[in-house]
Amino acid sequence: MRLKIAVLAGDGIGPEVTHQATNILRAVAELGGHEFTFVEGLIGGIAITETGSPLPTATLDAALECDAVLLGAVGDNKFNALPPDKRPEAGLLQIRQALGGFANLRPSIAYTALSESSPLRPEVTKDVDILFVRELLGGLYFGAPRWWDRESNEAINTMRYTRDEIVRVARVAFELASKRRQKVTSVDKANVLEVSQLWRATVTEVSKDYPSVTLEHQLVDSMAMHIMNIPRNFDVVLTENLFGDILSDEAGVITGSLGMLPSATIGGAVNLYEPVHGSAPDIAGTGKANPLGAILTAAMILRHSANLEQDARAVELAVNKVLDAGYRTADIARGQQPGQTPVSTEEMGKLVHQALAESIDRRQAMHAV
Ligand SMILES: NC(=O)C1=CN([C@@H]2O[C@H](COP(=O)(O)OP(=O)(O)OC[C@H]3O[C@@H](n4cnc5c(N)ncnc54)[C@H](O)[C@@H]3O)[C@@H](O)[C@H]2O)C=CC1
Ligand SMILES: CC(C)CC(=O)C(=O)O
Ligand SMILES: [Mg+2]
Repeated sequence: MRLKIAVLAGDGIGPEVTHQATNILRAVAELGGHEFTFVEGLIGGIAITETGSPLPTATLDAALECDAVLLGAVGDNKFNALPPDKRPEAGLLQIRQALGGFANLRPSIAYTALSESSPLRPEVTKDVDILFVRELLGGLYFGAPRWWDRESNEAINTMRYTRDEIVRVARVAFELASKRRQKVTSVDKANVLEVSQLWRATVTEVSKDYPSVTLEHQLVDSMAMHIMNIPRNFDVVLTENLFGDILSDEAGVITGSLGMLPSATIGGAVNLYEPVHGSAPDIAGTGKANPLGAILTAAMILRHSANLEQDARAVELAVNKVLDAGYRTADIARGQQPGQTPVSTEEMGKLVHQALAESIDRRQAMHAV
């Protein structure tokens, strides 16, 4: 299997966690006899500093020629005073738009070993396996008009969706639900917003093509409560861009940390893979970043861009094994056994690498018999 991956590490902890994710991909390639090549590019604050643009043309051109894009995170406090279109985050929005993926898949799985890492009680997080399907190219992040008039002290952003944009992402959610627990929860604010009324009517219409899948609608405000209260009730959660951004970060509480969450964006010219978290300037450079979200994102590359399901599962099992053995980065160290201390970003990466090598060796030995 050949795969060309653009690696855009970005800012803050982006390079730290991306390094561990690419190490895992290199290991999969080596152990499985695959040929993965990595093309590095600049994005975000580092790209502004080095080229003046948050998404240099060279980066976008390289990304468009690859089979997949692995992105770390963007964002640096030193650019906070800049207008949105000049900030590092603009580079991320531009590349999302250029690659064209509209369905951002954000799995939120509560690992049994981490039941003490979440502030929620273990009986609340037990068996939680939610898949957020977040629309990624519409809504407030992209709608026009958008401006801030500093004279009149007035600002505007626009939440806009067309029926077609809703249909295509809804289909992804229903297809995925039909292979899971047959339930879609669509989240909107249809009691107040016209955009949400269109969203709800369109999702209801699409649901008729999937009679085996149950559809329920929830308003976003009470959904934020339900998801903490009985997260096990949810299978696929379908929602628009901003609501999905917020709810999927909230789900980090169920899994123990935002640092545990991976994502894949599908449906465009090139799939885009990013951990859910940002550049975490508060811990950048300290070795405290949890690389598991990025490593699980690498597993999603294997699944969605390389069709290597067995290897994707091997990476996920390796993560599980390391957690079962009691290893924790600082963010998930709550409830760690007395006497155990948190491991660094690099140590966690090495532990997953070791567990992965052992499981792939075992698989190969079984095939050789
Ligand atoms: N995809 C992207 O590139 C995103 C970028 N951002 C940018 O990141 C910067 C920081 O934003 P925040 O709101 O602080 O969100 P954040 O996700 O960077 O961090 C939120 C909190 O979670 C912790 N955290 C995040 N990832 C972690 C990991 N892997 N291991 C351990 N702890 C982790 C951080 O230390 C922080 O306390 C901003 O500039 C923001 O715009 C935010 C979200 C997504
Ligand atoms: C443009 C980003 C910083 C938005 C975000 O937080 C995300 O996509 O998770
Ligand atoms: Mg976010």
